[in-house]
Amino acid sequence: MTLVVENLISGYGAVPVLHGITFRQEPGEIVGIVGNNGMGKTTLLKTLMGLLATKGGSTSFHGTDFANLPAHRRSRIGFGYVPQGASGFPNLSVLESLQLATVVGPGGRAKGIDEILELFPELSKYLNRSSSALSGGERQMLSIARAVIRSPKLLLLDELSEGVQPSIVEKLAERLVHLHATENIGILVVDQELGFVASVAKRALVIHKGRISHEISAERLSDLDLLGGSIRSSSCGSFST
Ligand SMILES: Nc1ncnc2c1ncn2[C@@H]1O[C@H](COP(=O)(O)OP(=O)(O)OP(=O)(O)O)[C@@H](O)[C@H]1O
Repeated sequence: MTLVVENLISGYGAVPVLHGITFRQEPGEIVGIVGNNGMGKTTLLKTLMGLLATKGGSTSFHGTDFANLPAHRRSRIGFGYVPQGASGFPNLSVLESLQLATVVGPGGRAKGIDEILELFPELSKYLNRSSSALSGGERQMLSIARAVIRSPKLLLLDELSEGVQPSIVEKLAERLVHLHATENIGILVVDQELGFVASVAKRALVIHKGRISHEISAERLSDLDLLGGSIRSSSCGSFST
């Protein structure tokens, strides 16, 4: 299912943040969104999920215009979302958290717990542990599993690697690649950790001051200089839709 974003404008109250974002993501594709702090990555995902209002432009998924759909309807059209710093339900066990995610509205379909544990075998070890007693990486694994239970067509992931040790970030990347291969899920991955983005996506879009400045291949991501408040890349092509 193709995601088409054209000239998307959004922000917080009267404060504009996205000034006209345009890109296209093909069905089952993994695309990275990278950029310096405060450039609008999280704002983009929140707007796509309906947590922030679209103030201009258009967004469609598999031909359905979703700009005016409320957030809960966006999961019905196939969006799954793991927000930055997702903490889940600290008072529930891992199993209870998964079970809660299987409760879907009319017409929705949830995977069974066995099916989800096949995709995320490491969670089997922690089923009875309180979610608050998980490490950062284990918590992220749980958050992804909870989103995947609803069989999304497109997963939006915000800063999964934040605060997670490098060896576990590698495991998260492996899990996403496996998920993509077995379930054919499209993934839009926002992350500051460029190595993580390069290990899951073939291409990334660079966001700068609320606009996509250019596109870069995964191989070239290590050339990207995100330091000093500016984005410079000597060797990537310009962005086109
Ligand atoms: N709730 C809010 N109210 C007003 N402005 C906000 C709010 N949240 C974020 N902003 C501003 O919107 C701009 C974009 O923020 P956003 O969180 O989208 O950036 P980001 O690229 O995801 O950055 P980071 O990598 O630091 O998470 C920033 O200038 C930020 O200060």
